[in-house]
Amino acid sequence: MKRYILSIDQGTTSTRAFLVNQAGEIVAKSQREFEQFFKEPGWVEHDANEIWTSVLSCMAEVLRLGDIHASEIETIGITNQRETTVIWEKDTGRPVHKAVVWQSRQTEAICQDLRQQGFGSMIQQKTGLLIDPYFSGTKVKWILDQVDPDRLRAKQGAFMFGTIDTWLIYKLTGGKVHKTDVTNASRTMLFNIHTLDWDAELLDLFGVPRNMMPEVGDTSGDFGQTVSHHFFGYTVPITACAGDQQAALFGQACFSKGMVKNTYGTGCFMLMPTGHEAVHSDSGLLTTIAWGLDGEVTYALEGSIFVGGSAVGWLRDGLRMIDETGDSETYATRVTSTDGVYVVPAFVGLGTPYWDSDARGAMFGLTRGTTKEHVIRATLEAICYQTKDVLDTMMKDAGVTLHTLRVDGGAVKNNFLMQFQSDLMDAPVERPVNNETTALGAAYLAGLYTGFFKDKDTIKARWKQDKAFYPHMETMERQKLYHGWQKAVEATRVFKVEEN
Ligand SMILES: Nc1ncnc2c1ncn2[C@@H]1O[C@H](COP(=O)(O)OP(=O)(O)O)[C@@H](O)[C@H]1O
Ligand SMILES: O=P(O)(O)OC[C@H](O)CO
Repeated sequence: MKRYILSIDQGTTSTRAFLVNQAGEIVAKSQREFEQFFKEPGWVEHDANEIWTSVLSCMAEVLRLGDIHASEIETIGITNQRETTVIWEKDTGRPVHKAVVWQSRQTEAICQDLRQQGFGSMIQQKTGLLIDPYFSGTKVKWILDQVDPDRLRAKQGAFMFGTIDTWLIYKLTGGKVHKTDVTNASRTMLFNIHTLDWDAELLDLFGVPRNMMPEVGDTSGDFGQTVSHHFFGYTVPITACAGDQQAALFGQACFSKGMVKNTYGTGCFMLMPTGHEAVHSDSGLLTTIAWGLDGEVTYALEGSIFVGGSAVGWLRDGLRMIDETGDSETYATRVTSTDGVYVVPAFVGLGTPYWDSDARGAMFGLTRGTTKEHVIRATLEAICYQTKDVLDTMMKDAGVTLHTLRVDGGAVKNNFLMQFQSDLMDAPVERPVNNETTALGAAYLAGLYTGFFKDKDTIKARWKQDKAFYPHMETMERQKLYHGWQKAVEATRVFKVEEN
């Protein structure tokens, strides 16, 4: 009997596989970390073959841990770190270069050139994205420039391009399927989010022949079948493929405007569906695709905060103020306020709504009475202030009021963080029982296609609250604190990184 969905979550630092049952519960989980390559300052690369083998071993281990036979798997859902770019040879299946990761900044010069030539508004209009090394387009150009500068081999059809989902689907199906979904395509800067096709003008601008590009389908759909030798003698269908932040939005059952999810991981990613209309933002939000279901696309607005939970890692590893990230809560609650201290953790610049890549971190309001408790509390509060910056922008651009903020990611265990977030936004914050919303989202999307899950209402009913945090702060206090943050950000941005 088919009792489980295998959900594969291929993330930036680790690969994870989960078995999900019909009640939407995770019954087994396996995880593998893999190597990060930092060849030059600011570069981040992965070995696509190592990612592939990490997926194979997680799949095998999760079946063993769950004591489950492969014949019990109904279908597979794949979710992945987005934008990370792989190019491989059509003939051999061998990657031609290391995968260039979404965080990698090696295409900054290409981006600057594009900005200077005035392509910003055309690119934003077509793709919903802002020119930044974050997205795949300049990464594809950069890899091709290294291995085939004249595009002689590329034009003859020697290469295939894919984000991580496409690479894994290609490998799992024994090279038979070269396909992605609309959520992943919408992060490439080569995909027109209105016509839902690769854009000829953009392909031309980035020097990418169309023959390299995968087919694009619905998020919940047919992505082929695994070849049996990868799956213990069984062929299993793959019926979902989704970028990880979109999968988390789905896993949180945020299906309508006003329902927002924020993931507090290394960085923070906030998404809200906006329905069948793409909402344009002039304030630094990205317009992206939330999912494609039954031939229809739902759009989303997205805000990105580059430094979220990793600021707490900095307190632990950089400042050595705490031994464990969880200690941040204990220290933060030993004081009743930061006593006017603000930390602006712009370690790699500022994302939404500022998009200021030259800004660097700063601390304000120090006195002789400042203690490490104040600094720790101010660092946690900074995650919430940045979230408020993004949320306010999103509500304004979408013309809605917040209905629900659902949270997930490693840092949501921190009750102080969640309470301050609620106080600052003057709105409830809902934390689910199951924090693995990305894996759940991919399982739900895969199961909707095969009928394992009936419809979106069934999925809504599966969402269970662990704890809700309600606002207690006085309006005057909230306004005063937030005004201080705005002044701190403004002052931070005056101090620019020196050009070498
Ligand atoms: N109790 C905590 N309080 C604050 N931050 C935390 C806590 N536990 C973990 N974190 C932060 O959460 C992040 C890990 O979350 P995770 O969702 O696993 O991240 P990612 O998926 O980006 O690797 C780390 O940056 C860590 O510093
Ligand atoms: O792998 P994560 O969870 O760090 O997510 C990465 C995002 O998809 C980047 O856009």
